[in-house]
Amino acid sequence: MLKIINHGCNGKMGRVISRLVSEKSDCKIVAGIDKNPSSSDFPIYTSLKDVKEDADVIIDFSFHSAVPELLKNAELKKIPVVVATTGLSDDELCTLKEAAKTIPIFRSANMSLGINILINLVKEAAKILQNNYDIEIIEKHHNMKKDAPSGTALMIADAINEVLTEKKEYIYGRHSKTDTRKENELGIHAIRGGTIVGEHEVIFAGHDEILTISHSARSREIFAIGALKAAEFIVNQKPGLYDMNSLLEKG
Ligand SMILES: NC(=O)c1ccc[n+]([C@@H]2O[C@H](COP(=O)([O-])OP(=O)(O)OC[C@H]3O[C@@H](n4cnc5c(N)ncnc54)[C@H](O)[C@@H]3O)[C@@H](O)[C@H]2O)c1
Ligand SMILES: O=C(O)C1=N[C@H](C(=O)O)CCC1
Repeated sequence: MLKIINHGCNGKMGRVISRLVSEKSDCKIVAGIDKNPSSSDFPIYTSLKDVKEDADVIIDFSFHSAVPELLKNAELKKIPVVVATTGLSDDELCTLKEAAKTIPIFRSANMSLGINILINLVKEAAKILQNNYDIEIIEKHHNMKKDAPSGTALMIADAINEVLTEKKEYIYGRHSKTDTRKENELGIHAIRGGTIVGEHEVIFAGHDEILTISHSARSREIFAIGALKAAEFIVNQKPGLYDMNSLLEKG
C-alpha cells in the first residue's frame, strides 16, 4: 500500500488526486497539506513539518513559492517528492536541484503521456527543420491559472533548444515589437480563458508550408494518472532528479 501525502490537496489538481486514489486499492492518502485547510476523510495540515502520519511519497500540485519549504521538510523526513507545480523561479529550481542530492525528486511540468510524446516528435522535427522554419509555441489554459507562460510551453521550448545547433532566444508575445521577426527567435504565446484544461501547439512555419504538432488535454485526470505513476516509480529510486523520460524509459 503506497502511502501518499497530497500537497495542495484543496486545489483543482489536489482534489483529482484524492478522488483517483480513493478509487484505487493499492494506495491511500494518509494526509493532505494546504494553506487553506478544510474537512476531509484524511487529516489536513498547513505544513509538512506538522504531519504526524508515516508516508512513502509526497505529490505536489500547489504554488511555486510553497515548493522550497516543502522540499526542506521532505529532506528532513527523507520522503521522495513528485513536483508537478509549475512557475518555479531560478532560485526555487536551484533549491530543488540541491534537495535532489538528498532525496529522490520527480519533476515534470506536464504529467500527461501525450505531451511527453509530443516533445519527442517536436525534437525530431526541430532537428530537421531548424534552418528554414520559424518555430512558435502557443499555449491555452483556464482563467484561474496563475503562471504564464505554462511550465509545459517552457519545457517544450527547452527541449527544442537542446537539439538545435544555434540556440533560440525566447520571445514572450509580440506586443509593442515593431521590427520583423529575427531568425534566432522562438515565440511563446499564452492565452487564458474559461475552463480550458491545457492546449499546446508547436508551429513550424516555413516558406509556403506549416507543420503544426499539438496536444489537447481533455481532463485533469491525465495529469493525476501520470503523477500517481511517477509516485510509484520514485519510491524505489536513489536520491536524484527524475523526469518523464525516466518513466518512459522504464516502459
Ligand atoms: N505538471 C502537471 O502535469 C500539472 C498539471 C496541472 C497543474 N499543474 C500545476 O500544479 C499547480 C496547481 O494547479 P491547480 O490547478 O491545482 O491550482 P489550484 O490553485 O487550484 O490549487 C493549488 C492549491 O495549493 C494550495 N497552496 C498554495 N500555496 C500553498 C502553500 N504555501 N502551502 C500549502 N498549500 C498551498 C492552494 O491553497 C490550493 O488549494 C500549478 O502550478 C499548475 O500549473 C501541473
Ligand atoms: O492547469 C494548469 O495550471 C496546468 N499547468 C501545467 C503547465 O503550466 O504547463 C500543465 C497543464 C495544466
